[in-house]
Amino acid sequence: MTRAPIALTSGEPAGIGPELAGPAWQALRGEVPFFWIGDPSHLDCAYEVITDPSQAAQCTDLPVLPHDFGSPRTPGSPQPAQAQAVIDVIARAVDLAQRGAASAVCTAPIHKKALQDGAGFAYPGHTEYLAALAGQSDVVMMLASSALRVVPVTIHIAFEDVPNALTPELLETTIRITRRDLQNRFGLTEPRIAVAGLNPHAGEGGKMGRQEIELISPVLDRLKNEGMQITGPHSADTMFHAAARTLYDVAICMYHDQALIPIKTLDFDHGVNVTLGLPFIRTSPDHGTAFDIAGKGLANSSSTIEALKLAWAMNKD
Ligand SMILES: NC(=O)c1ccc[n+]([C@@H]2O[C@H](COP(=O)([O-])OP(=O)(O)OC[C@H]3O[C@@H](n4cnc5c(N)ncnc54)[C@H](O)[C@@H]3O)[C@@H](O)[C@H]2O)c1
Ligand SMILES: N[C@H](C(=O)O)[C@H](O)COP(=O)(O)O
Repeated sequence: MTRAPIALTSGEPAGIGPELAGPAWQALRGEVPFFWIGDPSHLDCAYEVITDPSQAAQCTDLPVLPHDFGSPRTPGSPQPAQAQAVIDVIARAVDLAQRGAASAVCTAPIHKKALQDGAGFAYPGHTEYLAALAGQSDVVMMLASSALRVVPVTIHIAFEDVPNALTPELLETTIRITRRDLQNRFGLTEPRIAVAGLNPHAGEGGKMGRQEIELISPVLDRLKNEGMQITGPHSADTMFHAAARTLYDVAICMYHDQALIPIKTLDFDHGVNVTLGLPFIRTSPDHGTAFDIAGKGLANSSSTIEALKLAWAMNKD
């Protein structure tokens, strides 16, 4: 059976999202089928309007499922009146994926504050919104490139809230979802999982914090006893150098920046954000809305291209 194309969302039109679709189409045409959902007036590339995703395969130019945003794109300055359309496009892509009309969802960046201010968006990011749309309480954010895979256990929360949010249950669930999806979606028979500590030097034997002793190690011991290949808790500052990275398939980190700084430093242009634990495939470029370069023709589409390629590779159905 022919696989359905991937739905690529517009993202925040004041950001670089609409500039990424045309170059991605040029790079992937004939290799990775996808269509874009957004306002055609926001595009600066050739496109063909479709009324159903199944028509994407016949298109020469970027296939576009139109979504009216009501006004032109204003690069660098988000319009509160467009915020609801940004959200609705994501929900539309998810609906298509859940009905099998799209084989995966690839999202262009949103500006969380613009959506909160403009439409009362109640979620700190796509990850949490997609979980709600899918009715899933437990999903996992993973960023992946050929250099590294990382997973933050706590995601979009203030740094001061991390210690309280970090529970044995959350750590265990995150590791289980990560392992399962690396097996089922990435073809790793028994992924090697390295887990970071929370504190400097992984707590230095309790001298610099006790979460490693009281929370992280007991979870890891339990999962190791089940046969999982887990090491840690490791000092986060020394687990990302080149030799260390050869020892694991995924690094489980305790908070957002502990995970995302290494991968965005190593491979910003090719990093892909993947949501694990959803009933459908979702990927995204690793960068944000880049308001500073929006509308200037400077946006690099390589991360979006990698995100579309990975979504297609993950889709074995
Ligand atoms: N998937 C997403 O929706 C997503 C991901 C990350 C950040 N964001 C959001 O984006 C907004 C801005 O975040 P930020 O400023 O921290 O990060 P950013 O990635 O938007 O920008 C960081 C720097 O990298 C540059 N840059 C980013 N993408 C680029 C590209 N494709 N080509 C060339 N240069 C590029 C920007 O010009 C900027 O100088 C925030 O609201 C954040 O929450 C959204
Ligand atoms: N935390 C992500 C990053 O910094 O790249 C980003 O904000 C995207 O998150 P969502 O996919 O949940 O929107």
